[in-house]
Amino acid sequence: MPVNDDATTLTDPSTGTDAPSDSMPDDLDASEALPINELFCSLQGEGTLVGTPSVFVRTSGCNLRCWFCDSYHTSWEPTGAWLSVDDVVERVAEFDADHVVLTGGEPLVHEASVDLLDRLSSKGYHTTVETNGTVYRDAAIDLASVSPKLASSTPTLENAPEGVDAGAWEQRHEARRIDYDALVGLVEAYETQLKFVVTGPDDMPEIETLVEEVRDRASAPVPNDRVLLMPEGVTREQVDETRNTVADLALEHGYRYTPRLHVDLWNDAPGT
Ligand SMILES: C[S@@+](CC[C@H](N)C(=O)[O-])C[C@H]1O[C@@H](n2cnc3c(N)ncnc32)[C@H](O)[C@@H]1O
Ligand SMILES: Nc1nc2[nH]cc(C(=O)O)c2c(=O)[nH]1
Ligand code: SF4
Ligand SMILES: [Mg+2]
Repeated sequence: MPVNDDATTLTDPSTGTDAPSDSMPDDLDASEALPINELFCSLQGEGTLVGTPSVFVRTSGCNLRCWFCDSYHTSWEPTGAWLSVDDVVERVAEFDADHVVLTGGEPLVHEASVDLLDRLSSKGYHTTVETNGTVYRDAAIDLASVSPKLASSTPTLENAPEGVDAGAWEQRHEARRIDYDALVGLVEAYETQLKFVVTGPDDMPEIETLVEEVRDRASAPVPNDRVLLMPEGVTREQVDETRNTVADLALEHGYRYTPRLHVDLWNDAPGT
């Protein structure tokens, strides 16, 4: 059941890093409430835990603007309803699953994500955080599913969704998309998978350089089976176009391939 029945559009602040405090109800505090775009149960569709029944908590608001973002209503047009951490925990418990995936938008821009993860962890849930790797937080994270954004993600006037202000975001996205301190912090603190969205062979030199740089800087190892290549594509038809190229690239480079199982199964249906 979607949680955003009474969803409101959260005005994007000039920094674009978060949903604004002025749309948060007065009785809530930024450390104990989250703008929630959707909350649903599905199979984990991506990464090393693919196929695992999981509750997905999708926060609204992002500090980046990938042109291909499959969650447009958390980034380009952030939409959601503010829920207290207590209410989110209650909604999660309505489903029969012991894995929770906190995603977005960018969940780690929100201070209250730390409290939510803490609460879920103490109730015994396994927690995965889907993050773009630009924000480090000390939190109860069992799997950091980090998806660093490549140059091919940067929005331009040509590739951005219709009607958005791509010009305002091109340089901001480019300046923010890689933060090695945050990436290394995540890799050192948590069990991590690096999950790259691959648009084609031209992405590979950047992936190799980034992986080597993280290996050089981090004290924790980053084995090849923790480097995942995922085909770009929001719809079944789009993933059909990229899947085999990306699988061949994974084989060639010794990295792991991850499907987009939810897209294969349910295409781009909301709440899946
Ligand atoms: C919507 S993002 C939210 C979490 C975080 N902001 C991030 O980007 O990692 C969830 C996952 O979907 C991936 N993703 C978004 N759009 C995609 C697309 N068009 N094709 C493939 N993966 C996509 C992201 O890279 C990330 O792994
Ligand atoms: N089934 C399913 N698996 C997913 N894994 C990561 C997702 C995300 O949007 O972060 C996602 C999603 O949206 N649906
Ligand atoms: S970082 Fe994640 S949520 Fe933000 S625009 Fe990119 S894919 Fe979408
Ligand atoms: Mg998704």
